[in-house]
Amino acid sequence: MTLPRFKRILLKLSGEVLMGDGKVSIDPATTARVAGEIAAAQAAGFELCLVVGGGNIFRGLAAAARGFDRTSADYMGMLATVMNALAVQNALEQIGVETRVQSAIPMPSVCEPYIRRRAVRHMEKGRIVIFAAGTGNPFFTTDSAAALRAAEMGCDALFKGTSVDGVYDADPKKVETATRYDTVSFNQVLSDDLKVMDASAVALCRDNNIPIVVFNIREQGNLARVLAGEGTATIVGN
Ligand SMILES: Nc1ncnc2c1ncn2[C@@H]1O[C@H](COP(=O)(O)OP(=O)(O)OP(=O)(O)O)[C@@H](O)[C@H]1O
Ligand SMILES: O=c1ccn([C@@H]2O[C@H](COP(=O)(O)O)[C@@H](O)[C@H]2O)c(=O)[nH]1
Repeated sequence: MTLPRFKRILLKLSGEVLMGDGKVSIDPATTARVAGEIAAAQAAGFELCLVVGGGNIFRGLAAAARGFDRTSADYMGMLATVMNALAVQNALEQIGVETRVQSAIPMPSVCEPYIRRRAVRHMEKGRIVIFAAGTGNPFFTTDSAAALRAAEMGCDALFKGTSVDGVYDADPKKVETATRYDTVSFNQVLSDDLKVMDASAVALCRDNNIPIVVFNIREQGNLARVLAGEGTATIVGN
């Protein structure tokens, strides 16, 4: 895999990955392991900001399918991402990395509200900013929040750390013969309806020329490998 040179990166962390082997919603050892990899990436010279998903705790769409009101369920999902953001913040600060959590839904007793210029300033001071509560709007996901914040923060790329090692021509968890792409265009992801990320996130990255790198963050050491252009991943670009 040949990666262009990236400096400022938005890392979207899957909520589900924080579960580790799945016995608890937030597994401290897994969260600490991921935090260690993020700290190492920062030490290697990358400027990082994070969006954390909420799939380990609550997904609005799934809850709506079980009878919940969709908008209430989505707000619950956004609150779940705040819990995950605090868990990742805690793990990073335990190893001496300065962080700030900014929430798209203001909750000043818990963390800062999202203020773009303030987030930029934090990054200039070497802090890792963790964006919580998604976009603050129902009917979206944290993939869209990641694309939005990546554009706002002037990131060179969006890295989606998830539980699959790239984009396939079909969902690899459902289709055994699915084939992984090394590179694929935004338009193909959209026209083939490849569901690794939601369409609004893909379109926003396409329109702002922000490449998406999809990789498996469950595998130890993979963030560093992928950042070095060595690991297995798919680059989605124009
Ligand atoms: N064409 C495809 N290629 C790769 N993965 C796909 C594809 N279609 C569907 N998927 C699924 O997309 C999932 C990753 O995205 P998903 O939105 O479910 O999770 P996430 O964003 O990583 O995290 P979370 O919602 O837990 O925070 C994978 O688990 C995979 O099964
Ligand atoms: O902008 C957003 C972001 C998220 N949500 C809700 O939160 C959950 C959890 O996020 P995931 O991206 O699925 O991990 C999501 O299912 C939505 O219900 C939202 O409404 N708006």
